[in-house]
Amino acid sequence: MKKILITGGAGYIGSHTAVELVKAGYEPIILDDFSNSNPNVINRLSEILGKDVIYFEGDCNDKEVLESVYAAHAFEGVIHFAAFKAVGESTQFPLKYYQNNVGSLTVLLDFMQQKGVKNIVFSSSCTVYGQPDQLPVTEETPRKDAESPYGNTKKICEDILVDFVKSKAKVRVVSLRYFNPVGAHPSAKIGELPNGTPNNLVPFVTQTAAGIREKITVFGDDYDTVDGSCIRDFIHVMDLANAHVKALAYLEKQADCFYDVFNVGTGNGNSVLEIIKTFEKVNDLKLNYTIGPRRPGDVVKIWADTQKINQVLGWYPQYSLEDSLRDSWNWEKSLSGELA
Ligand SMILES: NC(=O)c1ccc[n+]([C@@H]2O[C@H](COP(=O)([O-])OP(=O)(O)OC[C@H]3O[C@@H](n4cnc5c(N)ncnc54)[C@H](O)[C@@H]3O)[C@@H](O)[C@H]2O)c1
Ligand SMILES: O=c1ccn([C@@H]2O[C@H](COP(=O)(O)OP(=O)(O)O[C@H]3O[C@H](CO)[C@@H](O)[C@H](O)[C@H]3O)[C@@H](O)[C@H]2O)c(=O)[nH]1
Repeated sequence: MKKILITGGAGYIGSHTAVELVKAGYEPIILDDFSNSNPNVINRLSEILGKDVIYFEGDCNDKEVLESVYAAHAFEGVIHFAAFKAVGESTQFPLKYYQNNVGSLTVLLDFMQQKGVKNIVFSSSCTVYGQPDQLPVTEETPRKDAESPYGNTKKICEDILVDFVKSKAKVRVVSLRYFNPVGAHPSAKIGELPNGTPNNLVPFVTQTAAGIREKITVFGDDYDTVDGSCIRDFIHVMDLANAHVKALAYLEKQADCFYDVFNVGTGNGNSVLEIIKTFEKVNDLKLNYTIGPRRPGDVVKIWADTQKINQVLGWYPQYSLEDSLRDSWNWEKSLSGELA
């Protein structure tokens, strides 16, 4: 079985990707320092997969840690999820973000080169498009100046990967620009575990439905959109996870010194108010929400052009928005003291 290192594999997207990798016949090797995840995720993953999951607790910035993982499991590829991702925090502590998000990529690439590990899939973000001038955004849409140090780390990491490939390093790289991942594994055994008060829409919605938050505030209903609220491309995390498997298979067919980038979204934009209404409908409940002021720095509307990933990787989303919002709610309901 081909072994794939998943840095940050206990996190939200990494854990779901581990499931998809096993389904496709890979052996995921998880490396996580649990700085933003709970070690119990590993047990939950074992329950879903019906087998032990190989994992290491450690920092992927640490070469010695990478050495010991590699000595035990000579992996053939890497999916690099590990990063800090809180946009607001990144403006307060930019160095923490540059060190972990950018630093870890340089350490990993250096290590891969040393060991002759060729394939890497990198977690980028649609944040690199900023406030786009044209919709939907294609991979050719110009990137904009980042709105936050976090966003800048994604841009810089993409640039590092391009430069590394240009230097004739014997690697093959895919950057996946994720749109807005939502939902959870249909078993409700794994899902998103936000730290403290959620910044993102759907966790805030589910916590409000669960009574953890009194109400959700819609940040602005006076934008130039269908109902005045902002628009995003919400993608089920299992579909996003599957895109990594497709990206790995694609990389395996490429020659050395290869770089490519794909949007991973559904191709549909949904407004914040549509999310609230759809959530209420599929889960048959009422949400307490109010309209509040705009959130500074918000992108007004963005959704993906998915032709490239559809045609080149043969990837199409399998889950609907309704599935996503049902699975998010099932996950929230399943949260017990153990994982919360
Ligand atoms: N969730 C989103 O909306 C979104 C959107 C676009 C891009 N991304 C990117 O996708 C990746 C995964 O995001 P996620 O939502 O799963 O986040 P997450 O925080 O749930 O997962 C990241 C995991 O990495 C671990 N980690 C962080 N630094 C580490 C280090 N130095 N060594 C080892 N482990 C470390 C954390 O403990 C966590 O388990 C990140 O790179 C993120 O920036 C996320
Ligand atoms: O309580 C809330 C939370 C969010 N929103 C709105 O919901 C939309 C989506 O917000 P959010 O879930 O925070 O997603 P994004 O603003 O799209 O940012 C996320 O998604 C990007 C693309 O994946 C990543 O780059 C960012 O790091 C990540 O925070 C925005 O219009 C927000 O104003 C509300 O109205 N009320």
